[in-house]
Amino acid sequence: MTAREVALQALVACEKQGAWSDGFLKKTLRTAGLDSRDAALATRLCFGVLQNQLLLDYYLNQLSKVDVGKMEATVRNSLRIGAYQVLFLDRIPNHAAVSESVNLARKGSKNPRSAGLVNGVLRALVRQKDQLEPPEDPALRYSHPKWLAETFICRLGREEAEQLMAADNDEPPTCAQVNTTRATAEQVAEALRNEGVEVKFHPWLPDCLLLSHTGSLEELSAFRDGLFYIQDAAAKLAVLAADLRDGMNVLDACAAPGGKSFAAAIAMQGRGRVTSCDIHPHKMELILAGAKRLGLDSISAKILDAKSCNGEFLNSFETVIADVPCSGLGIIRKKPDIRYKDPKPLENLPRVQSAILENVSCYVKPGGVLLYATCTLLERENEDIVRKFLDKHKDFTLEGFEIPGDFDGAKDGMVTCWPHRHGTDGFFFAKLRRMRGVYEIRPKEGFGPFTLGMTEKEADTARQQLEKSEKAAAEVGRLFGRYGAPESFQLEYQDGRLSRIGLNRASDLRVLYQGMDLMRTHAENLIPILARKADFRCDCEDPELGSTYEFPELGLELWREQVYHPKLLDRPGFQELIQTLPENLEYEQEHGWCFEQVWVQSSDFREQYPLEPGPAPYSCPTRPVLIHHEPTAEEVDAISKKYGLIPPKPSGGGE
Ligand SMILES: C[S@@+](CC[C@H](N)C(=O)[O-])C[C@H]1O[C@@H](n2cnc3c(N)ncnc32)[C@H](O)[C@@H]1O
Repeated sequence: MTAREVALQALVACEKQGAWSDGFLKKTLRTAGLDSRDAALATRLCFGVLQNQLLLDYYLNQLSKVDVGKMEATVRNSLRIGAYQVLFLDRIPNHAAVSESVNLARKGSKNPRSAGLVNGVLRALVRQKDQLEPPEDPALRYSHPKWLAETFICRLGREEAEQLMAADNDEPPTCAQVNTTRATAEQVAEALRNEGVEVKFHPWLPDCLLLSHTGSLEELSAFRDGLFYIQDAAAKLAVLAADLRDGMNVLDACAAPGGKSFAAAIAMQGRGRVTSCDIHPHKMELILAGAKRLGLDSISAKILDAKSCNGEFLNSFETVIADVPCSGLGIIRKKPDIRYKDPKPLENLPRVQSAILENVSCYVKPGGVLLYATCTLLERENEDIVRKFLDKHKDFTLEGFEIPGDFDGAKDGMVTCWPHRHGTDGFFFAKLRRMRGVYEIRPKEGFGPFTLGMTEKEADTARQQLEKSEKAAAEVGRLFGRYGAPESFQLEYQDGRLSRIGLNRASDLRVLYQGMDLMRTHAENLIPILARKADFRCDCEDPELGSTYEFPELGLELWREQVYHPKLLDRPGFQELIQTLPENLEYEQEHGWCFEQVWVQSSDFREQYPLEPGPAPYSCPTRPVLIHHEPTAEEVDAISKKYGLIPPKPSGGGE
């Protein structure tokens, strides 16, 4: 078979059988016996046509009397292969491009007139190519179906969407992730260079090498020796966000072919356990063969449907990775034909993704991490799934993370990687922390297992019950690098009866009041909402800049160590503070934007120690500006969305 015949066969198979270009091409190349130059040409022709298919058809239709869409698949694709060479490949002479395509049509079509048609259209293309005007419509220009181009434009604006679609048609880098259980990045780079591979270190991702001139990867001894595996930088980042540590028990719920499992096992340097599950039995071998090649004995594989509950896994893993099946529209660079798939069946994916996330969330130990990931850029499969999940599951919250590279959203726990911005695949991941405790405050009564007025003995009994689960949580916390006993309730007594119940902020605790997270909602959003429920007093003349807030009718008190409010950015004193040391801003925000302690207390406490409003910080004239208006439904909704909360139910009357 010739290179062009291989390309034609792959293109026709993509159209007719819905085969994946990369998989089918690799398989055909293996049997076709082409040398490396011809194999590269076949690949370029197949990918080049798919990357530019709509644009090629647009030009061909201007020159052909027969609509390209109505031609026999072999003839259509012979024409596209020829047109691609004429328009995009400088090194192939036009006459060769034309005559080779005529041969393809002659051999492949039953219609004796096909060869003549291909000859006529391609010769016209050669004559007129310099006069052809590129289409205005970006969907045609970058060969993306209209619905997808519109989705990208809607999200990014036209200019940036065009950059994304252009990047989708670029060649992706070959990223090798170093198996650091076997060798360092430098050692692997040297081994590869000795085999004639061109190697660069990834500009921002450690232990990642960018390869070119590899030939067949499988034949490299560095590959056979398990020194690396192939994985895009974005997919590796997702695993890094989970912050895996030695000794963890990790579940990869949708694991095949195993990339995230390998990254997880390597991140733990083999000192942990990874259970890699997939629904398809035939894919087990991919995971096992990869793990064996890389020498990662900590990986075991299991056939399992991530949508249905496996009792043995309940509350069992410090980290669960849900790299769910998705539309794959972030990896168009690697699978150029994925964009042409029928969009209708894709609409069902969010249902499957939600079902998987819902089910595997039960496998996370309290205090552990649930990582949701996709290789798509559609919000309905990404942010929307996560938000819907968080609305329903008060025991999970987004958690920020640190990763290499410059990614918006990392601090808030959700990242989208973009081919045109980051040079990675299009990828999405969100890190969710399962809370060790979620406590809804009972106004004037208590929270958690404690009730105001309890005797010390009763409170002790309640605490002992709690300590059992705290012990297990401490173990999970230890694995995540949080040493010591988890923060627990602070109890204060008056006349032998419980009079104050307090809790400190912790990454795995949540205190709610009517669905609002009292220690994760920014104070400037939280206070106005609480103010519509009850009057408050605070320790500052400016009611937006208090450190302690008391809501006597609720028996509730909130405290923060520092005070941060966006309006402080205008104040000279605050400006001076952050200009002296820019890290100060982060510190003030960390310690002052949200409350750090919640107390439920009896009224006696503040009667004895009333709050005295002091001057506002940063030596500015005080101008109370807190508006005691009822937030509108839209305001409440916006805040709830921002923090992944269920909007508080409107309380019945009396307000
Ligand atoms: C995006 S891929 C996973 C890629 C893999 N994590 C990696 O990094 O190499 C999604 C995988 O989910 C599997 N899958 C689809 N539905 C599933 C289900 N209900 N339960 C478990 N696995 C499923 C598919 O077979 C596919 O291998």
